[in-house]
Amino acid sequence: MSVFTTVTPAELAAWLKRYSLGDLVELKGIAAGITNTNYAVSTTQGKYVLTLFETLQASELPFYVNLMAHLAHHGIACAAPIANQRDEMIDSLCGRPTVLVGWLQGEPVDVPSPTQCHALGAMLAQMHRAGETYPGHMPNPRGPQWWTAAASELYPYLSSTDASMLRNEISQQGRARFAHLPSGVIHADLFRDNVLMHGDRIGGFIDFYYACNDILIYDLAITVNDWCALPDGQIDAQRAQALCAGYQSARALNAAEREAWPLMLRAAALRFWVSRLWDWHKPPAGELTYRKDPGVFQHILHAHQQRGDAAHWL
Ligand SMILES: Nc1ncnc2c1ncn2[C@@H]1O[C@H](COP(=O)(O)OP(=O)(O)OP(=O)(O)O)[C@@H](O)[C@H]1O
Ligand SMILES: N[C@@H](CCO)C(=O)O
Repeated sequence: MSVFTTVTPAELAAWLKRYSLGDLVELKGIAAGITNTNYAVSTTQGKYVLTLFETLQASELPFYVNLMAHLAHHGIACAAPIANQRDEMIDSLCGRPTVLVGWLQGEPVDVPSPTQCHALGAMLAQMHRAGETYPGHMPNPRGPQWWTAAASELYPYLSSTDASMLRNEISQQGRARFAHLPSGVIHADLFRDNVLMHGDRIGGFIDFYYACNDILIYDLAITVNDWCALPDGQIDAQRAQALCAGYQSARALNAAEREAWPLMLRAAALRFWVSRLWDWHKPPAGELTYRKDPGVFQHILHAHQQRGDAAHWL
């Protein structure tokens, strides 16, 4: 499913001569993933993942690729790009920009344990700290301006109850002031399918293509909402406490962050409710899109609203 561009073993064997990675042993398409073409590549020297980008242009890649290299250099468990003999981490093959990264052990988990959540929180905080010295800058393309504009086109598709819930949340978020909170480089999409778990250890973070500069606890909130949500939208307190404790084992939260946290959990739910509504009601013409249930994030948002400022696992 996720091989949109076919690469033959002969093409790859010739292309690999641009790298210092030995000779091709095996090339296998990776079925998971929905945006890009991914291959598992084994050579006489090791195992790698080759991504052929189907939508991003080569000129859009340096922020993400340099970030992954920076984080890996700082010991963060994440996909580390490999440079070719011209010292370039971005190359091309079959008319697509490419990046080759080291193979990470592990696979995504569906229902994480508190121990795994703790490890995740600690790695996320370490990633935020390692990001402090990253020189690149990327505004969040999915921030309040985006969700306000997107929602204005979505209201006609929604029931009046859902539309007013969306409108109210956007307006409450608009009145909040977050500019004083610590910010930096965030992953911004650290869902379970973007983390390979190797038992209780983090095999690695993948898929940095929503990474940007934004408020650090917004990243923690995105992560809690996906890793700790129960089917009814409530949050599993044990998992959430473990994730937040893991985070704080590597980066302590200040008073302003604690105060903003309940609203930040709602902002993180809102962002994915809107993007899923968008993909649901306004899929781009001619593109293969995979619609995920927007209701999941509406329920998570509703549960956060009901909880108000009550205990939030920090
Ligand atoms: N460095 C890696 N090591 C091992 N496996 C990897 C690595 N990178 C990706 N994978 C595997 O490839 C699969 C697809 O990757 P990914 O989710 O990045 O696909 P995508 O299509 O590029 O992105 P998305 O699905 O988020 O749009 C992952 O689920 C994982 O199993
Ligand atoms: N993680 C997102 C999709 C990619 O941004 C979601 O589940 O809606």
